[in-house]
Amino acid sequence: MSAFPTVTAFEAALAALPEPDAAARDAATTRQGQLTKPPGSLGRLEEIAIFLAGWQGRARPRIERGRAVIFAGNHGVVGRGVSAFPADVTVQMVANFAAGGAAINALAAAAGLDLSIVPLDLDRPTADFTTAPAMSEAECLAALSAGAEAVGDADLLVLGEMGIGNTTPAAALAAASFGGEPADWVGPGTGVDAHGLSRKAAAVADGLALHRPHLTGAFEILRRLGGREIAAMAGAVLAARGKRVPVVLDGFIGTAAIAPLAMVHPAITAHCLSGHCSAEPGHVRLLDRLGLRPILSLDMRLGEGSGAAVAVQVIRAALAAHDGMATFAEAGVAKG
Ligand SMILES: Cc1cc2ncn([C@H]3O[C@H](COP(=O)(O)O)[C@@H](O)[C@H]3O)c2cc1C
Ligand SMILES: O=C(O)c1cccnc1
Repeated sequence: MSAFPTVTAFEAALAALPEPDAAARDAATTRQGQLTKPPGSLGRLEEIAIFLAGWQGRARPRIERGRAVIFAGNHGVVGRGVSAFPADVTVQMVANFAAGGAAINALAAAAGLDLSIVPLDLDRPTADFTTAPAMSEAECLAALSAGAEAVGDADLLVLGEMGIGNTTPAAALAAASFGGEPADWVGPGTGVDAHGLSRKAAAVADGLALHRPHLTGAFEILRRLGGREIAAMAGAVLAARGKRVPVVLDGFIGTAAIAPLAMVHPAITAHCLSGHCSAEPGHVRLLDRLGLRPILSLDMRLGEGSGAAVAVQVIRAALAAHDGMATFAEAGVAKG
C-alpha cells in the first residue's frame, strides 16, 4: 500500500507531526554541559548533537544507516527556455549516478552515506505549469508516496534531486507559499543569461496567475506548480517525520519542496537541518522564511543533495565530539 493513497492521508500526516524525544534531548543537553570544554564552546556542533539526540531518541546519537536518496523528474516547463541545459540531461545524469560518476557519488561516499537513485517517470515530463497543473492528483500522490518509501530504516536522511528546469518550479513554489515577486525567487540555476532569467520570471508569473485561486493548500501547490522529484522530497520529509528520522536538506530546490508544507504547518522543519546555503539567490530568502540556519555556505549551486552530503561530515564531527569526549569528572578536570 502506498504511503499517501489519498490527499486526506497526506493532509492527516501533515496535521499530526510527532515531536522529538524530550528525555533523550535533555540527556544530551546535560551531557554537553559535562564535557571537558567551556559550556557552549563547540557552538553549533553542540546544537546538532542535541538535535540528533532528540530525533533519534538516544542520548548518544550515531549515524549507522546514513542514506542519501536522489529523486529525478522531468519538467514540461523546460519548453519555455528556462534552463541552460536540455531536458535529456536528466536521464543522462541518472545514468551517470548509476555509473558512479556524478558529484553526489563522490560526496556521498566521502560522507559515509548509502546512495540510492529514484527516477520518476522520466519519459513522462510533468505538464507545463504555465498552461495546466503540472501533475494530476494521482501523479502527485504517487510521487509523494515514492518519496515516503525511500526513507526505509535510515537514521539520517539526505535528500537530493535531479531534474533539468527544476529551479523554475522551485521558484514558483516559494512564491506561492511565501509571496513576493517572481523576480525575488528566480535565479540563474544551471547558468541562464538575463534573457533566460526573464523567461523564468515570466513562467513563474504565468503559473501563479493561472493557478492562483487554487493555491490554498500544500497539496494543490505541489501538484500544480511542482514536479515529481520535488513532491517526492516533500513526501520523504513528511514520512521521515512520522518515523522521527532527521533530514538534511540540500539547496534551493530541496528547500522549496517543503515550502508549501511549511506554509500550512511551520513545524514541519523541526526535524530538518539545512545542509548548506546555495548560491542560487532565492535560497537565502527561503531559509530565512523557514527559520532554518544552514550548516555550510560554500557557494555551491549544484543540487543532487551535494551540499547536504558535505554537511554530513560536520554532523559526524558533532556526534564524534558528543560521544567521544570525557566529562570533567572522568578526566579529573576542574569544572570552574
Ligand atoms: C550536468 C548537470 C548536472 C546536474 N546535477 C544537478 N543539476 C541541477 O541543475 C538542474 C536545475 O537547474 P535548471 O533549473 O537551470 O535546469 C537540476 O537538475 C539540478 O539538480 C545539474 C545540472 C546539470 C546540467
Ligand atoms: O541550490 C540548488 O539546489 C541548485 C541551484 C542551481 C542549480 N541546481 C540546484
